[in-house]
Amino acid sequence: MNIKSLSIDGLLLCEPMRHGDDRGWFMESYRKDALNEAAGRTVHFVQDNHSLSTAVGTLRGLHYQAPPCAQDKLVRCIAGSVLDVAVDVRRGSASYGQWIAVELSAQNAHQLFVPTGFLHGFVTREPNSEIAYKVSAPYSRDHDGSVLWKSAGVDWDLGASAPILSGKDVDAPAFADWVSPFD
Ligand SMILES: Cc1cn([C@H]2C[C@H](O)[C@@H](COP(=O)(O)OP(=O)(O)O[C@H]3O[C@@H](C)C(=O)[C@@H](O)[C@H]3O)O2)c(=O)[nH]c1=O
Repeated sequence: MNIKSLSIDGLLLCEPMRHGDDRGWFMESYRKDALNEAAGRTVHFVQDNHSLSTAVGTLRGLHYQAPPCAQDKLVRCIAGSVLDVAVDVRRGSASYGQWIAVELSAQNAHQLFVPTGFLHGFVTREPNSEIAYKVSAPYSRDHDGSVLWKSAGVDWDLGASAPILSGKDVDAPAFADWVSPFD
């Protein structure tokens, strides 16, 4: 497992090593010890999530759970491919409002570690893309939040196409009107 820091402090890209043979391949998809060492702290995952998005251009985001239910996330794509996005919303952060986007695909097996204090979202680039991710706090409907996908300056690489969104994400507040709950 190769884990490298990205340009925004706290974000990590995990690149599992695949061992190929005549049968196919094997990889370690999660190493608690390696992730904790790279993160510089202990991350306690308590829930695994898995979603399927059937159409290309399905966009889920930009999401967060507010404290005290904030979630670290370790995100991977297990079918198809997505552009995965994280936006720094840690108040007082030197990189507040900055974002990164990485391609996660079943083929590249890369994983994005998104710590608490970031908005997270993705847009699918292939039909029937599936995302699997670990989170460090259980789902709480009362702490679940969304910020309007197009209001934070993220380049979703959508061209002229409009994304497919949930009702919650269509109605989400704009970044400029939203107050981050992350100190
Ligand atoms: C996230 C979540 C949703 N649900 C339910 C609520 C709702 O009825 C249904 C669909 O929920 P959503 O529309 O919020 O699903 P989705 O838009 O896929 O939300 C996810 O998006 C990505 C980008 C994230 O980062 C995740 O943390 C999460 O917010 O599933 C759970 O039961 N547990 C959960 O952990």
